[in-house]
Amino acid sequence: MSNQTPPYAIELEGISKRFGAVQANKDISLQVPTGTIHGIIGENGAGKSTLMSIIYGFYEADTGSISIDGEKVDIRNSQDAIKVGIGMVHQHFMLVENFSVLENIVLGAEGGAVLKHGLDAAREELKRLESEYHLDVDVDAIVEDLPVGLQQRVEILKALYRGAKILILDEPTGVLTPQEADHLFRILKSLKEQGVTVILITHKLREILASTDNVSVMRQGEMVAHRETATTDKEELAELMVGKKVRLKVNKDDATPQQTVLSAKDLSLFDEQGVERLKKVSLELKAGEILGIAGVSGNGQSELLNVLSGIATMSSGSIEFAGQTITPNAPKDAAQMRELKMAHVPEDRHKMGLVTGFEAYEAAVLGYHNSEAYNGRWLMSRKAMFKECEQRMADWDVRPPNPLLKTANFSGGNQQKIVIAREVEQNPDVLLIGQPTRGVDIGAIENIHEQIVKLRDAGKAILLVSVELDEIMALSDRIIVMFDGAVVGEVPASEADERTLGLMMANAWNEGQGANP
Ligand SMILES: Nc1ncnc2c1ncn2[C@@H]1O[C@H](COP(=O)(O)OP(=O)(O)OP(=O)(O)O)[C@@H](O)[C@H]1O
Repeated sequence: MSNQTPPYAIELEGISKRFGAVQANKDISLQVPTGTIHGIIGENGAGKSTLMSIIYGFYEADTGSISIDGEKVDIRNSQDAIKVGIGMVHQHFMLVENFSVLENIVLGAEGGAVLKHGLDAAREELKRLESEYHLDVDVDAIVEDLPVGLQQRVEILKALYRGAKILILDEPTGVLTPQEADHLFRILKSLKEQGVTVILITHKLREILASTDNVSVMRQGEMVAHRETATTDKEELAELMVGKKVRLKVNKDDATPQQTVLSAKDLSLFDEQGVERLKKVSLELKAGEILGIAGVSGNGQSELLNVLSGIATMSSGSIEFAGQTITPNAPKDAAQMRELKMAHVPEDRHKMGLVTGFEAYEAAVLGYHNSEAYNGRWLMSRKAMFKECEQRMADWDVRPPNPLLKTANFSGGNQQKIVIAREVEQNPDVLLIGQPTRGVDIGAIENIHEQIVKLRDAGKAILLVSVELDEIMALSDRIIVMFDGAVVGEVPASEADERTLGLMMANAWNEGQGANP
């Protein structure tokens, strides 16, 4: 290496990794300069998480090398990765929920430093890190009491406490509110200013353009392009990822809403602690329309989906659906709602949408396995399930199209496609759909959005919950805003803009009006 060029914070050369028939990473090279934010983008299944898992020592590469600050290193497990200064913030946090922040951070930290110097020293060090990087968290709080955005800060602190100089974040904003996401990007900026190198995996091109210095694009296991962020735009990046031009807007005509198919009146729900999570929510959903529910996550949208889909029983109120009146005294469970032709794509696919130990063909019929289509002798039904799964995988571009692969071994976005395909393909009268494109790449988003509009145009009713305002505005015909468990407003989509919705979501619409006439 020449004397003038400082070594890269991290450099990969010729990294390859195969899982059976799938070549997840193919001869990958990457150079990340110190103190920069480097974006990695690519379609679902392109191999981004695999590459990061190799850097962090979860997987060993079949071939290739990793250098840190110009020195080749051997990373065989995450302890090795931490030793050479790599930290990772996963999509699913790895915290002990009933421990305090402090306990989580010192848990298993290198060399028993805590035993040597005591908890007070650890507390001091955390204070220093918090103020240096805008990472305010109460170190004595119990992790499960913290909102997701703060739990993520704990993960970042944990990595920095272990001496991370390179921080990898895998889709960090998928579970964050817009405000939490803004704060995260401020944190990343101050990390960069202090010389920390950040690798950011995200499907949101707007985040890439706003926060990174450089961006690398993966497609089908290969690194296909590198760009200086300032020299590129959304359109070029989308095309590089997918290999063809992508329409970045939803194509849809005005809705022609028909009769009301679902009517909810004064739904209330108290949780186990007696907290009122839904406060007298009423809504009407019509055939042939997409009703969007906007709101900062945690304001009752999940509870509303759970009550409507029969997963939770309301505390008071009533629902009229398919000629039935559902009340707390006459509840229906999720299986009964499915029989009445209501389908539900839950917000959290890991907790509720999938059984990750199942093979894809089983996951593809989960909840509908008693249906006539799969009945018959066991072998016959397995064959029917298998055939249908193959067809769906082709229609929804699930990669790899292998019905025998365990659900856990599909990339996150492809798992989401399996769940949505299963629900949409039932041709339901009502589709409840939560965060439909979380973790999904730009090409697959286009397909999922098209399928939702197609269902609407076939006269079906769709209730859409999403924290992505862009998605709510692009798909909905009518928009309801929820705040603190209640409906605080409704606007026709044609009159909705980001500012109005944002203010309603913060329940500051009237003040906002006053402040900015
Ligand atoms: N443990 C495993 N066993 C078998 N195949 C795997 C395993 N892990 C990943 N794969 C496959 O490797 C390929 C790359 O997956 P990876 O998770 O790296 O993609 P990704 O780019 O992170 O996708 P996403 O954006 O959907 O998270 C996929 O085809 C996936 O199914």
